[in-house]
Amino acid sequence: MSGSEGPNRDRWDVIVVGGGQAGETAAQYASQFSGLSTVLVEEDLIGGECEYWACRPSKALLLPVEAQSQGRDLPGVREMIAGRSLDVPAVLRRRDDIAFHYGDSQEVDFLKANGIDLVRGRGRLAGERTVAVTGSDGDVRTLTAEHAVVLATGSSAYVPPTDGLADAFPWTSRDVTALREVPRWVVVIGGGAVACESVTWLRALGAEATLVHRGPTLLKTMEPFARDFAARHLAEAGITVLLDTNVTRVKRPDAENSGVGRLHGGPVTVTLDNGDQVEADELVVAVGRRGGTDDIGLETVGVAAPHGYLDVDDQLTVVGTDWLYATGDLTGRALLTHMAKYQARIAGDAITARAAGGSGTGALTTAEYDAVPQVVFLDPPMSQVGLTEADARSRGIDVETAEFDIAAVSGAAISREHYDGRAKLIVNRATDTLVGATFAGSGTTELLHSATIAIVGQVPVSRLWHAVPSFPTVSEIWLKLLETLRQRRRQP
Ligand SMILES: Cc1cc2nc3c(=O)[nH]c(=O)nc-3n(C[C@H](O)[C@H](O)[C@H](O)COP(=O)(O)OP(=O)(O)OC[C@H]3O[C@@H](n4cnc5c(N)ncnc54)[C@H](O)[C@@H]3O)c2cc1C
Ligand SMILES: NC(=O)c1ccc[n+]([C@@H]2O[C@H](COP(=O)([O-])OP(=O)(O)OC[C@H]3O[C@@H](n4cnc5c(N)ncnc54)[C@H](O)[C@@H]3O)[C@@H](O)[C@H]2O)c1
Repeated sequence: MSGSEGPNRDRWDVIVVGGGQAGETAAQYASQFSGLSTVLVEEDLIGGECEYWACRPSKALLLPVEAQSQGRDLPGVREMIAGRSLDVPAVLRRRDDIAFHYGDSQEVDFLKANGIDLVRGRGRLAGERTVAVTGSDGDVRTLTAEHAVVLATGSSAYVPPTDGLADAFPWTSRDVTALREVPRWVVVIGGGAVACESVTWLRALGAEATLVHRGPTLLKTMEPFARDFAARHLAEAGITVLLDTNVTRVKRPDAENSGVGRLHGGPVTVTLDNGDQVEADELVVAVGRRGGTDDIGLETVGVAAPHGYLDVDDQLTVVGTDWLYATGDLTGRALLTHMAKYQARIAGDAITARAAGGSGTGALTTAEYDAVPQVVFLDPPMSQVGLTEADARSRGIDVETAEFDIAAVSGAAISREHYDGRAKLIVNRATDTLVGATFAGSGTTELLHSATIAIVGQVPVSRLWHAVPSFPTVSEIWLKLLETLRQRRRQP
């Protein structure tokens, strides 16, 4: 049966609040093969941040940067593009295509095709298994769930209480991904993936860019060599990277909330804790996220979110309840689309199993976080899965590592003239299995999943020896890493 929009009913088996990647997937998995009726409640565009203001548009803005730099490093192409810069309007048009022109008809079609009903409006818990939805006209309707309510209200950009910052209407992740105007001078505050990725495309689109980060290194959850790799390449792209630097004050006399992706008024002056001042046309704040726990009625069911996120168990059940689930960014566990969808698949399947009288705690309905993969789409890109060496050691794992320069691999050296890249494996000596891997360098992003499979499958290094990488591809880095381990093991 196909789903419908705004149906005239008030009871479903499952209610999902929040229609981002987590909510859509939870609704799909709860209903797809179970016969359970499901309704999705969404106050904005179905698809969430990922589709319109995060992953998809940001990658559409970044891939031309990487393609251009690859071309500049490849004789034959280099001469063809010499002296030319990116075609900004064409890049933004493609970004708009990838962001579905900020419309959600394709997602509504997906819901309908999967038998999921849709109610537009702001959802709020109003007691056990009950959700009150306020529509854009102010009307409130009350929905009741037979089995479960899933909260998937995601996250939004955090704007810290720095003097003058909020009053300057800084760009957040929404503006910088949906940009309509390229600032001539921009300051980006932050040192995580949003800051590093966005400063990369802003620079490539023509901005003079300064990145200000309070910590000593960028991307602090990555291996130290990868952090240095990122900082080096940002600097080589002409970005001024200021580490160990705090913003103490922001001044923008003509601040104006002129719309998403437009310059938010006149020039802005950013004062740093060393007394220096930086002038810019725009300021981007990218210092993390806030969980979507505000005003969703948690108090009506006795649930607290003291850290801004919801505590869940391995089936994504909210701790202290047996009918309320949370998935995606709202759990604060791993703020990534693929992890949001993974959690949602587990929650959906657990709900289905429990509605049929089962425990919902089987192998397929228990979330694991030992092999969380992440690609940071810089130029060149970097990716990591599982534990860093430091994480593994802090967990008491007897660690063996292998590192290798990817430029030594034929596939890499052929792919561009001045290849720069490095890879590292973290092995648990006791089990002879991989617990972590990091790759940095062009052409490495698609390698990450091989490492994820090796970790999740607990494949012994002795078996990996028989997984022969093709010549001449970048994947031959696996062979170099395994040879490094082999050589070390043979040394007396
Ligand atoms: C710039 C940027 C780039 C990123 N790039 C990547 C990437 O390349 N790869 C990756 O894996 N991750 C990336 N991420 C992270 C990724 O975007 C998030 O992890 C993902 O969007 C989380 O999905 P979600 O469904 O949990 O939340 P959201 O996408 O935040 O969706 C929540 C939905 O709930 C709705 N909602 C909220 N409250 C209510 C309410 N009370 N009633 C009704 N509806 C409500 C919202 O309107 C929204 O549609 C990026 C993030 C940013 C900011
Ligand atoms: N390619 C990808 O997978 C991708 C891309 C973008 C974002 N994301 C995810 O989205 C989430 C949000 O990313 P993010 O970069 O906004 O957050 P983040 O938490 O990864 O990084 C925020 C940085 O800002 C710093 N910071 C925090 N508070 C600050 C303050 N008051 N003043 C100055 N600096 C401060 C932190 O030390 C940290 O280094 C992350 O989980 C990230 O992994 C993923």
